[in-house]
Amino acid sequence: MTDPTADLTDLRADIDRIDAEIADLIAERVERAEAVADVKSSAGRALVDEDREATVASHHATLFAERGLDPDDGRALAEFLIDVALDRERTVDGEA
Ligand SMILES: C=C(O[C@@H]1C=C(C(=O)O)C=C[C@H]1O)C(=O)O
Repeated sequence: MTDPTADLTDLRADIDRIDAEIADLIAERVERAEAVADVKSSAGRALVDEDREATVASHHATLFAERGLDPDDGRALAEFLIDVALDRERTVDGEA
C-alpha cells in the first residue's frame, strides 16, 4: 500500500521550488525597475508612468488568459509587481 501523503510532500516541494523561482524573478524585475528609475531620473522624467502601468496590466491580463487563468488575476498581479517596483524605485530616487 502506497502512502498518499508521500505525494503531498513531493507536490509541496514542487510548490516551494516554484515559489523560489518566482521570488528570483521578482528580484530580477525589481533590479530592472531600479535601472529604469536611474534612466528616468537622469532624463528628468517622473517616476510613475501610468501609461506604461496600463500596458503592463494589459500584458499580464493577456498572459494569464493565454494560460487559462483569470485575466483579472493577471491585472492584480501586475498591480502588486508595480507596487513592489515603485517602492524600490522611490528608495533609489531618495523619496522614501
Ligand atoms: C519600471 C517603471 O517604473 C514604474 C513601474 C512600472 C512597473 O513595475 O512595470 C511601470 C511603470 C512605472 O510607474 C517604468 O517606468 O517602466
